[in-house]
Amino acid sequence: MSTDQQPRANNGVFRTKTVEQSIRDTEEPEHALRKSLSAWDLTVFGVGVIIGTGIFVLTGKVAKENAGPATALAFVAAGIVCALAALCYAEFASTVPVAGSAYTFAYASIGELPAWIIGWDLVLEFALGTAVVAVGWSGYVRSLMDNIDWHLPASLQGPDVAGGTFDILAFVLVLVLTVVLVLGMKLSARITALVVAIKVTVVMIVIVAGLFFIVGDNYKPFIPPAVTPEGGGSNWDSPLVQLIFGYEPTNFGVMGIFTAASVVFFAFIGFDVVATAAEETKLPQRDMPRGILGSLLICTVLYVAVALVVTGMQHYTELSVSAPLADAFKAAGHPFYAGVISFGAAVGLTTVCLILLLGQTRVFFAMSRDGLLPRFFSKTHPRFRTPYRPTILLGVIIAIVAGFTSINELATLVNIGTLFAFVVVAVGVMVLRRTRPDLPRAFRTPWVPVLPILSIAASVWLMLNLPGETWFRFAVWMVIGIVVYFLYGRGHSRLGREGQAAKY
Ligand SMILES: NC(=[NH2+])NCCC[C@H](N)C(=O)O
Repeated sequence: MSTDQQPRANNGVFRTKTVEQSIRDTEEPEHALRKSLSAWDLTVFGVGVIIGTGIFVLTGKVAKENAGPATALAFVAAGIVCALAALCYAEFASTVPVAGSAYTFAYASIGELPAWIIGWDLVLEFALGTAVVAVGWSGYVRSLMDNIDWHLPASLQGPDVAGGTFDILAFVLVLVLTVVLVLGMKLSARITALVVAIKVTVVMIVIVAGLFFIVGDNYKPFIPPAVTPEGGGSNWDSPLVQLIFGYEPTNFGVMGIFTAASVVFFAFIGFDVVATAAEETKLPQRDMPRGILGSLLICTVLYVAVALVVTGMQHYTELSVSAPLADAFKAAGHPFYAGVISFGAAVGLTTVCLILLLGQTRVFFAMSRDGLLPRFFSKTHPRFRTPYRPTILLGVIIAIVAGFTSINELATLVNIGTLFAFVVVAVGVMVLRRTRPDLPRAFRTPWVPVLPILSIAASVWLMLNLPGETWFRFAVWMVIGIVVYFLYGRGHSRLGREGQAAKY
């Protein structure tokens, strides 16, 4: 390989892979992906991965525990944070149209170690994201089973249910999907479109049918006054800001809206996944920004509406935490609607789960293509031609985690990981304008550096509203990642080896 295009390749941990080099890698025939997606495909794909457990489950949980009717405001706040980040993602996806999302982008702009950190972070985001969605799915399946008076023993309903310990449904779902991926069964574009249609229809039913059951009194008070949680005192489940500034920990009130925003943020994650499809897009320069911003906008409008309707249908203190949208209709005396909603949610969440599991193999693929993870992980199955090794390994781990962990713990960890990726991408956009002003940018983030800086501040603010415990778990995961990099990736990196070879 020639060395002319590698002015900054060196052997430090900040060695960068040039944008040209990243694109060239994707053009090697044995690694190339087909370019077939349009802006519309991306928007459908985006809405398909975005609408999931966040709106179907977490809405009930945060309304009940953190924000009451003001949950709608929490969705607005989280949506704003995402819109800022989306503008940065749109620039990078249109400048570096390569698989691997924030990982690839960081590799081209900031350097290998930051890229690795982001890749490692994305693995967390996707793996635990799968687990959260599986747990959410299980709640709706149980609500559906309730309708036909069929009940699982409490102990098999998962840790979110009183008396539960193991979520058998979530566990089985992840294992089944793992087998599907190993066998290489693909979601055809038609099925995906159908599922997205079902999901959006169900959300519309909630909004439109729900309007008739709104009781004005349920909105009073719109922002419930702050209360100290049982047990009081500062503890690790309190938001980090409260721990740092030594406030008395509280739920509800204005701070409660931010706590809620940092949780429902989960509902918006996915537009960044759209960016991972850049390499498969026909006209990424034009269509990436359209797909990313379009799907985000559609979801924000739907979410705010759902939050307003659901907190209007039932007093927030009464909402169900495992299947709030369906259960609100049950409470209103309409089990038929409840059944339709549970059915739609169950179908819709299955594909989100599948896409996330699949997305994870893409990130692994990009990292192992670069030599930062062992080639072992990119060996495909001789018959099914799928990366079966990481699929099985991770599938089993995720199934177990989904079975034993509560949805809140999982979701907040996904959120902190994703917000962290947002910060890195915003930094990357600014760095690349400095170092590579010459690159063609079909979409330019407006007001650089003001907007990326605002995006960083907003993301950090939501991160600070996550519990101290979440920060601790995230730190542990990151430390493990850094150790793996220095023990393995640094020495095996393809970029590093090429840099070495070029010297002699
Ligand atoms: N990249 C991710 N971790 N996505 C998780 C899926 C989140 C999706 N918005 C949901 O509400 O279910």
